[in-house]
Amino acid sequence: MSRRQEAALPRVAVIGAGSWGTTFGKILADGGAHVTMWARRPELANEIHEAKRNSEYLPGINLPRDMHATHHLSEALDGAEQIYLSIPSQALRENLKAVRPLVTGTDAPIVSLMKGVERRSGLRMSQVIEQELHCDPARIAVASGPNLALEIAREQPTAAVISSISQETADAVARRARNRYFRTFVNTDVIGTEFGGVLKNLIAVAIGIVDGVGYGENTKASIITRGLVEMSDFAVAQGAEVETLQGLAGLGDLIATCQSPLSRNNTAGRLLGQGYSFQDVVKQMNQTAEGLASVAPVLQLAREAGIQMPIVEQVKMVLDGTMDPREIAPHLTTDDDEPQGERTQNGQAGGGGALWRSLQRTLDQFRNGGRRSPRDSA
Ligand SMILES: NC(=O)c1ccc[n+]([C@@H]2O[C@H](COP(=O)([O-])OP(=O)(O)OC[C@H]3O[C@@H](n4cnc5c(N)ncnc54)[C@H](O)[C@@H]3O)[C@@H](O)[C@H]2O)c1
Ligand SMILES: O=P(O)(O)OC[C@H](O)CO
Repeated sequence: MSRRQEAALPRVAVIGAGSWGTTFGKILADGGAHVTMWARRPELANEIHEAKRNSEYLPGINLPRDMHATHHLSEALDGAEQIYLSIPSQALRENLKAVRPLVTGTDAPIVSLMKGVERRSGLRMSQVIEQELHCDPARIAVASGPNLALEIAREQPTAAVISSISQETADAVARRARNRYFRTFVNTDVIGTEFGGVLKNLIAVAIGIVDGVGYGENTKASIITRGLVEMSDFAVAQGAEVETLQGLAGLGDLIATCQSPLSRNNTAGRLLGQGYSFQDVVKQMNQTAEGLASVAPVLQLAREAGIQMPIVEQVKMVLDGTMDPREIAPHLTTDDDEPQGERTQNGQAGGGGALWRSLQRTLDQFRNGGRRSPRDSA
């Protein structure tokens, strides 16, 4: 491709050059964009830019020629029509402070690729972006789904959801972020799409613990199935639509993350199940396992909403060292004495389950003349 042809390509920026940021940069470049990555470390920026490699995070992967990298934020963001963010969730806010002056005055969509909540505030990443960039929420999108980076970097086909409260933004991002091996669907349920990605990490830690202990497929299938109920109850109580949790960003990602040894959350759980302490696990992980930081804020939000999450509670106890990992399996319900209904842990008597809340929301929307229910506001 000549320089003139390359200059005519739509420009996008990807902030964060770990395994997912770099893989997403490849997705975008293979989809026909001129991509500039921002890497915190100059040597990593240099390797991506010059050698078209990211040997630390994506060993053995050749990156496209149309992928560039810099460690200067201003260079990465210059002229970007869309901006993708992929840094560990706990570091997002501090990084956005540097991004803000560089994007003021532009209307480029800002896309979160992250799957965590902020530990100290319990906020989703799109909420942190809205706060720190002071931008219209209709400009923000999130991407989520069964997206293990290394598989996608090897061009194994998969699908994802692009979600924004603005259909127009979701469509624009989905059109840009797709190619022959990466298929994007759209929805407007940002809460469900983001929480799907956050919550499946917690269930994947539980599955890892079970694997580490040495339990088999029955235990894992039970936890995945009951985990989906917990995810749905929690997310719907926060304003999500239950269908989103049944889709790619919920069930789809839950399956991928719970099954794959590539998952960092699954790996962290496995180490816990083998008897390593939380501190040892953190030391051994050289990549981001978002679930470890999301457990406490998710449980706090669950308590505030009156939602019971027995599996996530058990994960927290294992992390805190207050429960033997071998005890995780019998605690799939909150009450060992009384049989529970299977459909939802929270039942109608406890204020309604996921399905009931979803129906309530539809009814609200109907009463609201077709506008989104007030329960849906971020
Ligand atoms: N890897 C995947 O398969 C995958 C897939 C989908 C979503 N995600 C999500 O993407 C997000 C990023 O994960 P990842 O897999 O790329 O993580 P990673 O550990 O592979 O990379 C994280 C990157 O962030 C950088 N970093 C660390 N601390 C930083 C700081 N304080 N400021 C700026 N940069 C910092 C690291 O140097 C590294 O380049 C997470 O929220 C994760 O859940 C990951
Ligand atoms: O490696 P994990 O556990 O962060 O999971 C990666 C992706 O979220 C899978 O979709």
